[in-house]
Amino acid sequence: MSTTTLIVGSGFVGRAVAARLAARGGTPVLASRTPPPEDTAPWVRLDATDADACAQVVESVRPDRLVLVHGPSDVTWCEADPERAIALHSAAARHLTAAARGRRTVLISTDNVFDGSGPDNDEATPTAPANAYGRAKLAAERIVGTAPDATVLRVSLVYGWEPADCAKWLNFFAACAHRLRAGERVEAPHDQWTTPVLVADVAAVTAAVLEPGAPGLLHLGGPDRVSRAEWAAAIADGLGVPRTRVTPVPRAAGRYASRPAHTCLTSTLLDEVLRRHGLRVRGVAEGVRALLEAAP
Ligand SMILES: NC(=O)C1=CN([C@@H]2O[C@H](COP(=O)(O)OP(=O)(O)OC[C@H]3O[C@@H](n4cnc5c(N)ncnc54)[C@H](OP(=O)(O)O)[C@@H]3O)[C@@H](O)[C@H]2O)C=CC1
Ligand SMILES: Cc1cn([C@H]2C[C@H](O)[C@@H](COP(=O)(O)OP(=O)(O)O[C@H]3O[C@@H](C)C(=O)[C@@H](O)[C@H]3O)O2)c(=O)[nH]c1=O
Repeated sequence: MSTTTLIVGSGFVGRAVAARLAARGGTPVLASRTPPPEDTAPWVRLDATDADACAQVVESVRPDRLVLVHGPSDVTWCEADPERAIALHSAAARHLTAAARGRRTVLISTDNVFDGSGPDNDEATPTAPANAYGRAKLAAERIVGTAPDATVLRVSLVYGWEPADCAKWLNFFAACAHRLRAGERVEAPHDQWTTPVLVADVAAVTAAVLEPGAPGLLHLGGPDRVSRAEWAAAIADGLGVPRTRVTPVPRAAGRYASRPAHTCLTSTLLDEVLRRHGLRVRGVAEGVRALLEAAP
């Protein structure tokens, strides 16, 4: 019988997880406050900060397991109202953990739980969030981590196509690719380092850790450690536009001041998970090639 997965958050990452599970014969159900723009999977309305609504949705969907991949995900928004960001993530984590009643749960968390002193962060690196978004996600991790069968999957900068006219803040790849294609210039920090991961690879690893036997905490970073300026240059290379269209700027000069400098994710556990499930995480050049072959 098909396994039903309730995916709370029907945004960029949530929809990719739904597509992966559906492609493998599963039954994903997306949940969020407003309907997703595409018809990826069945959808139910849910405000995860409402305890009764969480209980009712779990009662009606009857999922075998849950993926928590909801917002707020806008780092700048969280920084403007830190208490609200922390309260929203904490409430959702509490209500969904209670509603799950011991069902297997995967929380997608972030590299922003680290202070950025780096250079690399594995599962044993002490957390020390440098911004409100990181504090909010760490609060959620601590709540979900108390559940009997939960995995916290920390992911570094996710990338993939999102439409240029999408109402939300675009991921870095999509923002850069749309601008470079339109002949515009891109300014990107040379002092902000991450390990970007293709959204399809995030979805594949999420599906893998939904299976029994996954570690309770797992880091997922791509194999390449790049500054935003290098990342933008790799996107320019893929598009065949000159790298001179990318201007490296200091992180603190613009809206990136609340972003930690080094949030590269490394792992002592990921290789074993990938091996067990026959998966591979692509580097940025291969990821960009794959996206351009499937360009919208
Ligand atoms: N993108 C990235 O690079 C990374 C993302 N993550 C984590 O993954 C998660 C998703 O990221 P991403 O897909 O990029 O974000 P998006 O902003 O694309 O999607 C967020 C989704 O959450 C929903 N949502 C927000 N608030 C609530 C709520 N109260 N109840 C139910 N649903 C809600 C939104 O819909 P609506 O507003 O209609 O409810 C939307 O569907 C976030 O938790 C983020 O922390 C972690 C690491 C990296
Ligand atoms: C670098 C750069 C980005 N941008 C745009 C691209 C994008 O739409 C927006 C924010 O870019 P960032 O990718 O830096 O967003 P940021 O919010 O820092 O990214 C984070 O997202 C959260 C959810 C996470 O958990 C982190 O892992 C990380 O991926 O700013 C510019 O307009 N100009 C620029 O020079």
